Amino acid sequence: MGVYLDGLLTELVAAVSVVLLAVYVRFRWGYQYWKKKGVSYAEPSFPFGNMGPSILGLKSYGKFLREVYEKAKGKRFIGLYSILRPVLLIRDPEFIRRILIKDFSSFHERGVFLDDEEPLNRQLFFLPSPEWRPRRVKLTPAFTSGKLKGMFQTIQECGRQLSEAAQTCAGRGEPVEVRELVARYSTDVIVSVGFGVESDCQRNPDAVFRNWGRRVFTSDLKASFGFRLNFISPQLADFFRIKGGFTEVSSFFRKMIADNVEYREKNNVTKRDFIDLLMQLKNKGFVEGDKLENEQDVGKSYFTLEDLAADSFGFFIAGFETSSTTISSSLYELALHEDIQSKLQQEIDDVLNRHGGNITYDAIAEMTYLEKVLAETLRKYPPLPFLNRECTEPYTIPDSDVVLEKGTGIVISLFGLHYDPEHFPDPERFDPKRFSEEEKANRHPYVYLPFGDGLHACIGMRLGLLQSRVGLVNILSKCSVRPTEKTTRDISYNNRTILLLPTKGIELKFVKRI
Ligand code: HEM
Repeated sequence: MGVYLDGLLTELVAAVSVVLLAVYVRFRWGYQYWKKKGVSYAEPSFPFGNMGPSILGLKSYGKFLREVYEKAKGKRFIGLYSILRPVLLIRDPEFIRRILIKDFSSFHERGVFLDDEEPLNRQLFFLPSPEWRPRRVKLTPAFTSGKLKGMFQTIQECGRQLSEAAQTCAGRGEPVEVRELVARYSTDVIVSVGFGVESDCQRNPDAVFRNWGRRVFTSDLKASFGFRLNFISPQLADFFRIKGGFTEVSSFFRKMIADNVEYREKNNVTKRDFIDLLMQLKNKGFVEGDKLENEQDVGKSYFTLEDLAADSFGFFIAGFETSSTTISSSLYELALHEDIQSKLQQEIDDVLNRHGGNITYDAIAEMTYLEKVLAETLRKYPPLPFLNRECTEPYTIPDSDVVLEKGTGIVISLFGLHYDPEHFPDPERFDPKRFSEEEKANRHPYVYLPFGDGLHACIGMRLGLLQSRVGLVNILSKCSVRPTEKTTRDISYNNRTILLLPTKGIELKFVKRI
């Protein structure tokens, strides 16, 4: 018996060793890919290629890509491996322009994994091309400036509450954690313009939407691991089918949206919000006022209730954290730069005086220095610090002999580009003047891309900017913002999230203006 077991054990050890050796040889061979193509590459290591620290949550993916970008100084692109998948990080702005715009047809996939067992994942950001294209065409009219203007009063009401909250903090003379304060405001905005529901997060910090919002982005280890994999290694995410983080919140949102739609349909309720526009897509196949209204075949692609739920949930997750981080990062920089803050407040005061003291859509549109402050904030703190694409057909890189194969991953490090001293001298300095017309004209346009570009560019850009402007104007017209002894001078980033989110809160204090 003993001899029999010994023999079995030896065979087992031999079999496992052969499998491990075969896997190792396969990886060694795979890691020759970029070398064989004559492309410079960052040295990979078994088994994660170059992505080990980011996959394991030891380094933020945005920061990792920025480091690769910086080390590859002087190169147009550099090869990486995500596990075994070849990925090319592009540094050259002209090549970036080609990928996003001119040669989009060879890079039309985002190349992130969609776990289609989860209905809420079937939203614009994650959809593969054949479904993404018609969906994008249908959704675009929901984001015109006319539609946003119609939502302005709802946004401004949330802004008024933010101003009151800031004044209350100023009155108490206590420091405040601005990331949380602003997250409640942007949740109120996105929930009211998205779902037509008052989320009441500013009055009630434990309101249900704020709790769900926190859970989407600070989910447990397994869910955040799955979400990272969707971006960093879509193949592995597909192979293991690890849930990407939304499953827990799914039933709440789907039920809330279904109840909301049922109520509106039964009671003939119309509102100026996204659910209303998405309901038009569900019931008529087009958004009123869109040119599709007059086309014969619009009825062929009506939205289902599931599409409607997925996209409105998508707007929630894409909309609240990005804008919230933008506002809190602006406040942080303004607190550290009193001169810039005073100049901005002067502009706000002048414009509001011309508009009878009222914060209106037209008044905000006149604030050009505010626009520069936000642009500089998004340079230093791009909430989504990289863009993904996937090569969808063999493609010869311009001015080279390198042919990219279908399936090659493409990454563009916004964090790297935005901090490249060749494009932005003294990049750590916060300086809105960088966005003067003269300075912009002296720069390649594809070195600054906080909202991406091309057909996959952020559909919610106008809304994101509008809610950030409204938030800042409401605070800064009544209060100034100052650092405290505890205000960090060195922001560190959460290693487990794909968005560029600070690890800790940002403590500041408000002072009432007289
Ligand atoms: C300051 C705020 C925001 C920033 C910085 C931001 C940034 C981005 C970036 C970088 C992308 C990828 C673009 C590309 O790949 O070329 C993106 C895509 C997207 N964003 Fe935003 N975003 C913001 C606000 C919003 C808001 C408010 C919404 C919706 C209400 C939204 C919805 C989306 C959607 C649906 C996509 C996918 C578009 C597609 O693939 O067709 N975003 N965003």
